[in-house]
Amino acid sequence: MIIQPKIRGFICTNAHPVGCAAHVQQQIDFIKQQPKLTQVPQRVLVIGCSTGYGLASRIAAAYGAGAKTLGVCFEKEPSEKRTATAGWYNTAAFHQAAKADGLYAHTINGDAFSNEIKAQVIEQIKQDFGQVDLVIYSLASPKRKDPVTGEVYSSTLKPIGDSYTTKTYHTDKDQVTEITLDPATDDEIAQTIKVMGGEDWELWLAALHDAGVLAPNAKTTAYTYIGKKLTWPIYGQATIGKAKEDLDRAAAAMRTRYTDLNLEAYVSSLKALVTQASSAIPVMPLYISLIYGVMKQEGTHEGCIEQIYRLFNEALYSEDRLLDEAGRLFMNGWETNDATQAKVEALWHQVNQENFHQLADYAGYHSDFLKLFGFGIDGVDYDADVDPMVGFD
Ligand SMILES: NC(=O)c1ccc[n+]([C@@H]2O[C@H](COP(=O)([O-])OP(=O)(O)OC[C@H]3O[C@@H](n4cnc5c(N)ncnc54)[C@H](O)[C@@H]3O)[C@@H](O)[C@H]2O)c1
Repeated sequence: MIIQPKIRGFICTNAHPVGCAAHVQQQIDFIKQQPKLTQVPQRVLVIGCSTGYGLASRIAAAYGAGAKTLGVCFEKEPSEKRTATAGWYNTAAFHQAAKADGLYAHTINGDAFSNEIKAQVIEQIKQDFGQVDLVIYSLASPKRKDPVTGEVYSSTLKPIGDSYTTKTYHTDKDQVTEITLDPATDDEIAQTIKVMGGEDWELWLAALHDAGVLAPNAKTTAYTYIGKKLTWPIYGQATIGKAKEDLDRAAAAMRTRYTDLNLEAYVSSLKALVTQASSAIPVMPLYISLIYGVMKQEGTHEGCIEQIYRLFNEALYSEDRLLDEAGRLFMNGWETNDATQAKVEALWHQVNQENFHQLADYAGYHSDFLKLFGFGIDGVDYDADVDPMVGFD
C-alpha cells in the first residue's frame, strides 16, 4: 500500500507505519542523549501511552530510567484496506525497540474507562512485576462510557457563560477566520467533567490500591493545560478547564485517601503542543502556531518528549520542583510568562489571512501535525509500497 496523508478537518485519518516508527525512534534518541533519570522508578503504568504526552512519558521512563512500562491505549488495528491509527503503529514501534534493547514493554489496547481493562491491567501487574511505583494518567478522549451505568458522556469544547467570538485557524483549509462559540449548557459542562475530569483517574488509583498493586511511596500524575488570557475563554475558563479543575480536586482527594501508602498525586501543568487532542480544540492551532514562532525565537521551544524529560527530572522526581499557585507541577512557565505572552498577544491582534504565514510558525505547526501520523519525516520514502499489517504483542 502507498500511504499518503488523508487530512479531514482537524485530523488525519490514516497513518504511516514506517513514519510512526521513525518518529518514535527520534524521541528515543532524544532521551538516550540526556543524562539518565536515576530517580525514576522501575515499574511504570502509563494510561494513554500511545501518542502525545503519554507516549513521551513511556519513552522517557523506559529509555531514561530503564523502567518496565505497562501501557494502556485505545487504538485501531490495521486491515488490508485501512492503516491502523498512529498510536497503534507508535506502540508497535516502541515494543520493537524496547524488546531489542532488553526493556520490558506490554500494552493493553482497550477502553481505559471500563472495569474490564482495569482488571486486565491489575492481572498483568500481578503476573509481571507485582506492583507499580508510578502511574501516569494521560488520557484525552471525546467520550466516556460510565462503567457502572453504561451511560455514554461526551466532552464539549465551549466557553462558559457568554458566547465568545475570536480568531481561529482552519488547519485543513489553511484559513484564518472568526468564529463564534456558543456557551455550554450546564449539562455539557457536567458531561465534559465526567469525561476529562478526575473521576476515572481516581477509579484507576482505587482499583490499583484495593488490589494491592500500588507500591508504597508510589506517585501518580495527570496532565493539564492552564494557559493564559488568550486561551482562557476556550480552555482555562471553558468546559475543558472545568474538567481540568476536577483533576485538582481528585489529586487532593487521593493524597488524603492513600496516606497508608504515602501516595503522591500531582497534576502537572504542561505546555501547549500539537497533538491529536489539541488540534481538535478551536483556537488552539492558531495560538500554537503563534507561540511556536515566539518560543523558537526565544530558544525555549520544546516538544512532548523534551517537556516530559524535564517533568521527570526537574519536578516529579526532584525536591526542587516548581509548583504553581494551586500546587501543580509547573512546567509551562517558558510559555506563560508575561514577556512571552505579551509577544504572542501582539501577534494575535495583528494576525489575519494575509499575514498568517509571516507571523506564525505555520511550517512548524504543520510539520509537527503531520509527524503525529508518521508523515513528513526525513528519510522515509512515502512513495514506497508498505505493509500496513504491523502488530505488537
Ligand atoms: N496537547 C497539549 O497541548 C496538552 C497540554 C497540556 C496538557 N495536555 C493533556 O495531556 C493529556 C494527554 O493529551 P495529549 O495531547 O497527549 O493527547 P493524545 O490525543 O495525543 O493522547 C491521548 C491518549 O489517550 C488514549 N485514549 C483515549 N481514549 C482512551 C480510552 N477510552 N481508553 C484508553 N486509552 C484512551 C489514546 O490512545 C492516546 O494514547 C490530556 O489530559 C491533555 O489534556 C495536553
